[in-house]
Amino acid sequence: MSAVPAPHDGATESGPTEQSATALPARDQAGALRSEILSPVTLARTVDRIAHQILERHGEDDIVLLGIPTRGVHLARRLAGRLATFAGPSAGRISVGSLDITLYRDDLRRHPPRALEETSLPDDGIDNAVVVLVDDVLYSGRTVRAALDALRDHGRPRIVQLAVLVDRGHRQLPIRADYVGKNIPTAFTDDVAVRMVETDGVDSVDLVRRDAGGPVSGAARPTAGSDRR
Ligand SMILES: O=P(O)(O)OC[C@H]1O[C@H](OP(=O)(O)OP(=O)(O)O)[C@H](O)[C@@H]1O
Ligand SMILES: O=c1cc[nH]c(=O)[nH]1
Repeated sequence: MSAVPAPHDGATESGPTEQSATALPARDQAGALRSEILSPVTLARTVDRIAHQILERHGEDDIVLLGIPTRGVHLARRLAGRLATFAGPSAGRISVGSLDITLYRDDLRRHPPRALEETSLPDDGIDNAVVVLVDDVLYSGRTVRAALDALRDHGRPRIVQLAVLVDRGHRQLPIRADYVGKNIPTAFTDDVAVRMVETDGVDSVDLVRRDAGGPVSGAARPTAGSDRR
């Protein structure tokens, strides 16, 4: 757990190469249509916007950003770096860590065991802190539900908020994000593929449409009881 994170040294700091903002959907090798939702540039801007929004609401509080593995952890680190950059002189302490939710998932009995991830919290804990959970995609809400359960075993924050890069809808639980990078209408059969330099060598968010006979844009009606896993 780092108390004063170094600014992310990737796209946000150095300024990524500007890409076409109008990339057309392309069919991948599996026949799915893949359309770009965020480029490296727009992803970096989105992280910056969320950082500003967090500061607007909690600029003088001590903030603990907890990323949910996998990519939520890297997103939390980037956000922490940008918060540190944008924070004013009266800013509180900004900490960043990670929260493993593996043992709190509600589908443990339906799927093969998953490897445990790292949980890393501030040395002085999370009691009375403003905790912002960070994840890349919000979909059914079950991951966030698990994160809230995991958090309860570590302390009692003053406030818990949620920041996500993408909200793709189709919630199965009464959960919403406080900070949303981008709302993307999706069909159940779609996938929102987030790639980050730290894990994938590139920053991008794509909408992958598998029943690729129809148009790529626009939402499809959800059917009840979807389980992506
Ligand atoms: O709202 P939900 O339906 O729970 O879906 C969102 C979660 O799904 C993905 O994680 P995944 O479990 O695929 O693991 P990963 O982050 O390691 O890719 C994503 O990173 C979110 O954590
Ligand atoms: O489309 C989705 C849904 C959940 N998690 C993802 O990463 N993508």
